[in-house]
Amino acid sequence: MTQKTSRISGFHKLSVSERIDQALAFAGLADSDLKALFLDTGNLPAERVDQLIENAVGTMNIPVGVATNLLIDGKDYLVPMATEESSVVAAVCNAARQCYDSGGFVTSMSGTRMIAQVQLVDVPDPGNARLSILERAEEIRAICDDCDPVLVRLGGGFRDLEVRIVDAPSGPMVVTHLIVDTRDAMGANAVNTMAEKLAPHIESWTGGRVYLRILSNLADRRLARARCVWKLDAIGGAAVRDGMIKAYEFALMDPYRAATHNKGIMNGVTAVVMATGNDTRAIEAGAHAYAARKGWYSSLTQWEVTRDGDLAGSLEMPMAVGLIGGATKLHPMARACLQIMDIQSAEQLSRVIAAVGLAQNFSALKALATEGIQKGHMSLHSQNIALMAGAQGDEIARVARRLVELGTVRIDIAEAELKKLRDGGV
Ligand SMILES: CC(C)(COP(=O)([O-])OP(=O)([O-])OC[C@H]1O[C@@H](n2cnc3c(N)ncnc32)[C@H](O)[C@@H]1OP(=O)([O-])[O-])[C@@H](O)C(=O)NCCC(=O)NCCSC(=O)C[C@@](C)(O)CC(=O)[O-]
Ligand SMILES: NC(=O)C1=CN([C@@H]2O[C@H](COP(=O)(O)OP(=O)(O)OC[C@H]3O[C@@H](n4cnc5c(N)ncnc54)[C@H](OP(=O)(O)O)[C@@H]3O)[C@@H](O)[C@H]2O)C=CC1
Repeated sequence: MTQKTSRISGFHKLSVSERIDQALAFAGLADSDLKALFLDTGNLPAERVDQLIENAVGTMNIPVGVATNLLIDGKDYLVPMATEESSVVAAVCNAARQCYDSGGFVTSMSGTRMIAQVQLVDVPDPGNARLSILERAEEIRAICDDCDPVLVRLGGGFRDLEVRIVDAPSGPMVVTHLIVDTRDAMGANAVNTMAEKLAPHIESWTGGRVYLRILSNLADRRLARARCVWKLDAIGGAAVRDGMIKAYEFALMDPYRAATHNKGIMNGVTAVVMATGNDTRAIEAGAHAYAARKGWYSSLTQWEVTRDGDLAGSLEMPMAVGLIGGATKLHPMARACLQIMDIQSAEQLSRVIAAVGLAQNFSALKALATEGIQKGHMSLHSQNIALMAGAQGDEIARVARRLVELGTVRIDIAEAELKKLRDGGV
């Protein structure tokens, strides 16, 4: 028997249908009925799938839920969230419900500036090189702005220059930061173009050699901020508040806990980023790098007791999302989600996402500090477990309910309960 090979030259030149045939044949599934599944691209037109990524064979549908109760900067929002995880949407609704009557969330943004890095090596006199770059700020501005007249016309473009010396094992590197206002674009392509255009100039000014020219995902000039006060009587009293503060302090000091704490925040953040067709990896990389800025990995949120004894939460994190570029403009569902929120600018979207991240963290901390996460999360997850056990139709709700009653949401128990139900025992 000949060994099957993944070395397929020109796979990208095939049609979507031909690629599916090849992939199924490779897997020994040519006779299966899987092709129809791949061909069903849902709300993303088939030709768009093939335009967005390479070697496309289909789409992966993720549920979109709408978070309710969100009052942000005095405006009511219904926020679409794309997630495969149960209880994430419910948690946001739940947190937002508990602060709706006291005014909801207040948000702000530090700006819409991105950083592009230009790495210069083989410089014997890094101090001298650094200053000779800084001296040319106006020349650099002209080179950068010339790359993107559309952006400049829209009020964006080059804003500032920073040059750092990074001590690497092979010698000092002179790292130039181009700080660029990218307005309603996430801005990766815009700033990468500028960095590439500038690189030969930096080489000629310094005599060094440029290697990397790429944006930084640590977008700390583009911080989204959200804050909110939850009244003591709305959250269930001082014991709940104090438990939540203790939970926060755990994340503040311990990276093992902070990773999970921030994962909970990203449950909300990533879901809105995904629903709007933005780059989830860019946001996640920025979030985690920012969480480690103090020298240890820590909480992205802060929780405090106010003068009145209420619970104040705040979140500050990089938020490089856009309304232009990537899939934001090309995915019809992303456009629809933006329309549901009536989003007019990247800044507005960033601020809504920060509020959702804070709400998510509130609910997780509250659940963890009181009844534990399993009761709420697993009771919603129980439907998935019932489905996995093979329940159908009204069996799903009945098995799920039984799992919650038993307090054990496990597949083997779900199978046993389903069997009992079908045998007429429940
Ligand atoms: C699950 C709840 C909300 C139940 O909370 P509850 O208080 O038992 O629910 P309730 O039935 O009393 O309803 C209260 C409100 O919650 C919302 N709600 C309630 N049920 C639904 C639903 N089915 N669909 C949509 N919304 C729902 C809804 O807003 C509702 O108000 P109403 O509409 O009735 O006026 C609560 O226990 C909770 O918020 N838990 C936290 C869940 C969570 O954080 N999930 C994320 C996944 S776990 C994880 O990945 C992260 C983690 C936890 O590890 C992070 C960390 O460690 O920090
Ligand atoms: N490390 C990372 O995170 C990387 C991410 N990426 C990807 O880059 C993509 C995002 O790049 P991005 O530069 O945002 O996208 P685009 O290059 O598609 O869009 C930005 C351009 O759109 C034009 N534009 C039109 N209207 C506006 C407006 N209101 N505000 C701002 N610009 C406007 C601008 O000028 P003009 O028309 O002249 O172009 C601007 O340069 C994402 O897909 C991301 O995944 C790519 C590389 C690395």
